This record gives sequence, structure tokens and C-alpha cells, in this order.
Amino acid sequence: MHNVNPLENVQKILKKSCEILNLDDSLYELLKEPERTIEINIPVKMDNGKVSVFKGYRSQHCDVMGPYKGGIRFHQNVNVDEVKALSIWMSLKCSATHLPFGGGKGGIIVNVNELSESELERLSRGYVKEIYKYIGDRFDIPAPDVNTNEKIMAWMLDEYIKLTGNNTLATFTGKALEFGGSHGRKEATGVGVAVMTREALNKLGIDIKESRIAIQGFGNVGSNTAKHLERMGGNILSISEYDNEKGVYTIYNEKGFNISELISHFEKYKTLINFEGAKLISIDQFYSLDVDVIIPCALENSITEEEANKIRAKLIVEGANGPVDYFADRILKQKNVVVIPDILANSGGVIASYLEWIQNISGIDMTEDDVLNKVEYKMLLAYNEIMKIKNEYDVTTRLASYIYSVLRLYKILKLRSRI
Ligand SMILES: NC(=O)c1ccc[n+]([C@@H]2O[C@H](COP(=O)([O-])OP(=O)(O)OC[C@H]3O[C@@H](n4cnc5c(N)ncnc54)[C@H](O)[C@@H]3O)[C@@H](O)[C@H]2O)c1
Repeated sequence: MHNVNPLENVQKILKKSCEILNLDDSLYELLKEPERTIEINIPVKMDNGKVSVFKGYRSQHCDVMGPYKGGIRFHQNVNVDEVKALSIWMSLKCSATHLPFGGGKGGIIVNVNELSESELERLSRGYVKEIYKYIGDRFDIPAPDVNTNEKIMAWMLDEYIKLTGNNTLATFTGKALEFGGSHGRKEATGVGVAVMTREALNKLGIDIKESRIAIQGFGNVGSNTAKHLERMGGNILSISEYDNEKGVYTIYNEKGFNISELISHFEKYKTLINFEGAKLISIDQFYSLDVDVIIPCALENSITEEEANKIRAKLIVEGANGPVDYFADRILKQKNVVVIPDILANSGGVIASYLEWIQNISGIDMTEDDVLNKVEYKMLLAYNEIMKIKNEYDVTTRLASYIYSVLRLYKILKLRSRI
């Protein structure tokens, strides 16, 4: 069994796509690491009066297409390689979907469940205090990621404005509607994942109305993906979630779940267990389910060789970033399982963030329909272009997506004489 960290994971595929393109040796050397990674220590006065110091990062990968753009993650497993990898994926995602942004990502090593609300606020403001000189609406635009949300964005933006006097809303996206946020932003990633699932199923000759779907993670991406797949007629048979006390658990119903009821249940009880008609199954059973598609929407490396060997689904759509590791990917290829990669599948979030940024800068509002239609339009454009590359080079959808993104980055790097 191989263990690949997310940075090695993205570098391996990046290298392969650069080799296939065979353009310039320096292309891979330039793209394999971020332009800079900032490491910070954040002192936070805890409720008991003592100071705890938290480690945080901001990685800025490549700014040739525009300001760095990417979320900030609060998680106990955050580490520098993960943040770097996530920033590289952001560059590739922005390039694939023709956004005027480069890749960025941030994170703090913290278990949010161990902090009170006021400690969380001081930590969020403390992060901005350490990085405010290196972000800005034309330089680096953060957003939420795992365990961060519009409340945290409000604290961060407020702190940024206080420290800089630059009263712009456009420095952070993923904000509350009342504080410069955009209609449709919360749903956008899930809408995009659902649209990509529909297209890929269609290509496999499976009618979405007949489809059987399993989802890992029922947070922002997972729950909105489920909601929109249900709207399109898909049947969600199984969902795997994580609970601080119980660990990973999985629910299953062969007839499929009513997603709006499931979302209400999860909001109310913070667990999917005891939902009417939900049978508990093991995680091994989850991966070997007789379903058409598995949609991982939790964290990186959920699907390693072990899980890949069990998978019977014909399609994997990566709602999360980096959920299938490099070696699992090779097994899935041998098994003819189609994988729609993260840099394409979950790009709806950054597209909506781009539209939020445009609204903040221009002062012109968009409706939810404006935003979600634009998300779908841009993703379908990227999907169709990537399918052409897939056929031309006879490669997997992941490699085709990388080739497409890297080629666009190469052209602009060349125009700007950076290589
Ligand atoms: N939120 C966005 O707009 C967005 C956009 C693009 C990519 N992503 C990526 O999607 C992934 C999920 O992000 P999110 O915003 O939905 O986060 P989230 O915190 O809202 O949801 C993640 C969910 O996964 C669950 N989970 C964690 N570990 C699990 C495990 N081992 N098995 C099953 N469930 C598990 C958590 O309990 C949580 O409910 C991340 O990789 C993130 O980087 C998010």
C-alpha cells in the first residue's frame, strides 16, 4: 500500500501532463511549487486567560492569470503540504474555467470543536492580523473552506478593513448576503458537482432518473450536491458522514432518501443516524455498493488503493479536493471507472466566488439564477473543451483536465515571458 501526500499527488499528475505537452522543461519546475508560502504563528487569548499559539499558512501558487484565490481551512490535520497542494489545485481550477485568478489557499491547525465562539473569533481575526499585508482584492482573495463559513469571513473582512482602512468588500468571498455576499454562492459547488455528474452519467448511457448514487460527506458540498441531484431525478441511496464521538458512519436506504428531510434532520440533530428508513452499513459496504456513482465530498485521500479495489460504481465525481489518490486513480483506470476530477467537478464554488467579487467591485447585483446559470454555463464549456482534449490525447478525464489547464497557463506564462 502506498501513502501519497496531497502535494506529491498533484505533482505526479502535473508532471505527467507537462511531459505529454512536451513544451518547456521549466514549465513543471515553475508549477510544481507555490510562488510563496507564508507560515504564521497566531497568539490567541483563550477564555481561561492563557495564550495559545496556533500555526497557520497562506500559500500563493501562481498569479499569471490574476490575483490568488482560494479558501481558508480550519482543521487539526492542516499541514504545509496540504495547503500547497490545495493552492496548486486552485490555479488549475481557475485556469480550466477561464477565471481571471490564480491559486491560493490558507489554513490553520486547529480543532474547531475545542474552541468557544469568542476564541474562534479571536483566532480568525488573529489570522488576518498576521497576513493582511499579503492579501487584497487585487492580490489575494480568501474564501471559506472546511470548517470556515460566512461568520468567519465577516470577522476576517472586518479585521482586514480595520487594519488597512481599505473599505472594500471584494477582499473576501463566501460572505453573508448582508455583508456583500452573493446569491447562489452556498449552493454553487453542489450545483456544479450535480451538473458534472449528470453529464458524465449521460456519456455513460445512464439516465439520471434511473441513477443510484452514494455520497461521502454531507457538509456544504455533499448536501447541496445531493439536493440538486435529487432535483434532476437522481436517487441518493447512501451517505457516509463523520461524527466526533462515533467516527465514520454510513446510512443506506435501497429506495433512496428524501434529501430535504435529510438536510433538516442533519441541521437539527447534527447526525444522520436515526433518520427514518436509514439502515447503518459499514464503510467497506459503502465503497462496494452496487451504485452507478460515488461522490466523495469530504477530505483528501478518502479513496486509496484499498477503497479503489472495492469500488463497483462506474463513475466517481470528486466533490472534495484530492479525494482519490494517485495509486487509487491507476486502479480505477484499469477498472474503467470514469473519474471527473476535482479541478473540474467542484469548480462551481470558485466560479460563484468570482461572480461575488465582480458584484463587490462593480456594485451591480446578480440574482441566484444569474449566478447558478453562469456556473453551469462555464462548467459545461470547460467540460466540453476537456472532453475534446481527452479524445485528442487518449487520456483519462483527470489528465485531460490538467493538460487543458496547464496549456492555458503555459500560453500566458509565455506571453508574459515568465518562461
Ligand atoms: N465549500 C465549497 O464551496 C467547496 C468548493 C470546492 C471544493 N470544496 C472541497 O470540498 C470538500 C468538502 O468541503 P465542504 O465545504 O463541504 O466542507 P464541510 O466542512 O461543510 O463538509 C465536510 C463534511 O464531511 C464530513 N466528513 C469529514 N470526514 C469524513 C469522513 N472521513 N467520512 C465521511 N464524512 C466526513 C464532515 O463531517 C462534514 O460534514 C473539501 O475538500 C473542500 O476543499 C469545497
